[in-house]
Amino acid sequence: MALIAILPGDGIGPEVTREARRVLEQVGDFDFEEASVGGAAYRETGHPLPDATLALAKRSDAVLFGAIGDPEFESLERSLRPEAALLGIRKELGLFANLRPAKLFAGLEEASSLRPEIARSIDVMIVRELTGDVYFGEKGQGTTDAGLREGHDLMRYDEAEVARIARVGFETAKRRKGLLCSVDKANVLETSQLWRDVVIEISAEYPDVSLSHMYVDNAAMQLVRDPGQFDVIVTGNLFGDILSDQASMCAGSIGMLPSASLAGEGGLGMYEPIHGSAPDIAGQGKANPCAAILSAAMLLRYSLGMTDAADRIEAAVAKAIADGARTADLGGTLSTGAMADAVLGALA
Ligand SMILES: NC(=O)c1ccc[n+]([C@@H]2O[C@H](COP(=O)([O-])OP(=O)(O)OC[C@H]3O[C@@H](n4cnc5c(N)ncnc54)[C@H](O)[C@@H]3O)[C@@H](O)[C@H]2O)c1
Ligand SMILES: CC(C)[C@H](C(=O)O)[C@@H](O)C(=O)O
Ligand SMILES: [Mg+2]
Repeated sequence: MALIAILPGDGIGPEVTREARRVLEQVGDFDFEEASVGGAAYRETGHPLPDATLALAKRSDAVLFGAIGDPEFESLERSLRPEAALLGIRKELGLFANLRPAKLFAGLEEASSLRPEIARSIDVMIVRELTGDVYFGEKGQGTTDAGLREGHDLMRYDEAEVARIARVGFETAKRRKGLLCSVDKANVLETSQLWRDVVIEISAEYPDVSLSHMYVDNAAMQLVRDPGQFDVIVTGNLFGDILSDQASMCAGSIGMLPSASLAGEGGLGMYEPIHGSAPDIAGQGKANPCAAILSAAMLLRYSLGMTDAADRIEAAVAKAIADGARTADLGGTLSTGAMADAVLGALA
């Protein structure tokens, strides 16, 4: 039986993974094991990513991750903060490819920040590089010769890192409409010039995919002007982080966007909503569980090959929303549990 590791984390993380687990239990038989991560783990063990948690993730068939982040630990040394656990687990598992689909579920036009006819056109897969870039470059703070405090984070990619994420972008586009937009800042950054050069080289392997390039500032603007022009976006770690939060509001709410973090085709993956621990609503039963439930569907699809079950969950979310189920972020009044009940009730 497949082993699913659940790492609930902090804030609303446990609230939404609880509901995603209920949905998984409804569509199959799985072994579940839970372990703490982030601030919760720091509280228990003095470290945000305990060895036992990492070991569980490594021996599982797939990981369902909630969210990490706790205002109480913001002033800790960086390696002890909750965020270090998330970056650490991505790096340790080699999860370099992060797929973040943003599409509008029918009925959520009013929740989107865009006008309804524009909102309806969004159906984009953001392929975000996840283990490189300024996140993992040398960083620090110091003092300049003039005695001023300074801080630095090195933005760096090598050609192998760019080539492998570019291939994921091309493969993803091949399975969709065949349009790949590579987003960079090649007019200013050397990392982006390398990125663009390598993406162009790799494009020779994919004659059926139409490749375009866009600067990230323009991409941010185009995403709200005309999101329907995008099929697949491939971009670096930092740009992908920002653009995916932006895309979520085009699709109605950050509480609707799932993600898959993969080490390549098939195999161990980690699945998580793109949102964080949402300290402002944690513990109030207000969190939208759909991003976590849709992440569970991605888990079934990408790591366990359970395509039918994944389709059923996605259809159930669509039906619940079409029937009017809404948490507060979508303009409704349902609690986290009641929203999941609506999805469970819609499961065919
Ligand atoms: N993958 C992750 O675990 C992850 C992602 C982003 C941020 N974080 C961490 O989370 C903490 C809070 O960060 P933040 O406030 O910038 O981002 P956030 O995503 O936690 O919250 C941003 C806003 O969106 C709302 N929101 C988020 N998820 C929601 C949901 N499911 N339903 C309804 N509303 C939702 C929140 O209430 C908040 O107003 C920080 O410590 C940050 O580092 C973690
Ligand atoms: C919490 C943070 C490290 C993380 C990221 O930037 O990757 C989050 O914003 C995300 O999108 O998963
Ligand atoms: Mg983010």
